[in-house]
Amino acid sequence: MEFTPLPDGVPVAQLQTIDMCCLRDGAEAEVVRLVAACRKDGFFYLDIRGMADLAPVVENMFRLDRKLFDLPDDEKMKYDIDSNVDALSRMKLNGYKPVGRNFGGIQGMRDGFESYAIPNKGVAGLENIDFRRPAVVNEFMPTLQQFSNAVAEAARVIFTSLSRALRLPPGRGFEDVHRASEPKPDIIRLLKYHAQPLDERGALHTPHTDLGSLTFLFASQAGLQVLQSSASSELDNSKKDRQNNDWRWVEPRAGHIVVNLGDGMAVLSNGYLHSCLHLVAPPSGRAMPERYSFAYLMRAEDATVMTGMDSPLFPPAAAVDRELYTSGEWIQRKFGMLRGNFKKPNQDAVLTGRPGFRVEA
Ligand SMILES: O=C(O)CCC(=O)C(=O)O
Ligand SMILES: [Fe+2]
Repeated sequence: MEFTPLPDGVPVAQLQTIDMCCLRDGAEAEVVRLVAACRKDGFFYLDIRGMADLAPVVENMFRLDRKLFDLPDDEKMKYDIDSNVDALSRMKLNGYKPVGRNFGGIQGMRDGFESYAIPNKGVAGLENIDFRRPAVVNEFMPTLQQFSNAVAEAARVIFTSLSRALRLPPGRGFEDVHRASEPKPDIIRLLKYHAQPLDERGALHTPHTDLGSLTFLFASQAGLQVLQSSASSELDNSKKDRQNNDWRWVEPRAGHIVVNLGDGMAVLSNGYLHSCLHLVAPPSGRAMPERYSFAYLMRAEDATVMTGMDSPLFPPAAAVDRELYTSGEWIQRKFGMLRGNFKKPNQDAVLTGRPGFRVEA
């Protein structure tokens, strides 16, 4: 897989690099930098070069990504994620989304990417479920299973490191609401961004935060931008606003996973940990090339009550009349917003996890 460099002159996101093997071995300095990255940026590189057996799995996942989107449109549409033919597609855990169905920054306020969701619980055989899928997914099933296992291990290491550093009680850590042995609503998401002519501008993937807990993202091409605070010491996430932030480019790096925290981690820590806004858009003055990426979206177990966990470091829950909801309910709500045909009041707040934030402007 060739990794393309960032276009010249664009502002580059300065992100921490956390070594997966050092973190797994409990290296204290690694844990300290992990916590700092999760508080300040909500994004970091996970260096997986020490895990040699993972490289061929990642290569094969890129192959699956291309082969799946190379299928004829009418074949992909047989697996329409909004067909609601079974529980998995109703929960938006399985199937194909064509270009333009989501809210986005392309003419007419549509998105500019195809995506295909594969339910992890089907891949990992956690429930007695089968899921509808094209033959190419079967062909890559061993790869998907290896990928799922590797991400589960990386997530376990990240969650246990964070729980220990943030002094969560034993048995009530982040890892205890993200158990690999339980059928969580995790998806493996394949994405294909369509090339855009130079005169057609706009974000192909609208500014958003991820709704789940951790996203493990793989892309060999530029396009991803994150909203980073220009004040390097700023750690009060409740005070973060658009004025003091700049969009910066995430450099694709071989042998590294781009990991980001979703709203789930912000909510489970009462805002102590940061869920960062990000988007995919063409570089200024250049046309957007075709771009492939894939991600593992890890979410809390359905029954998890989405409120701050028991750490002496987390601020108290906001006094605003925040209703309590479970992880399963929150996921449904955010999908409803993304699929809306026109913008509804307060949609930006749900898309971005920030009250008062406006996506356009
Ligand atoms: O394709 C990318 O680089 C970003 C994908 C993303 O943000 C998402 O799937 O939530
Ligand atoms: Fe995202």
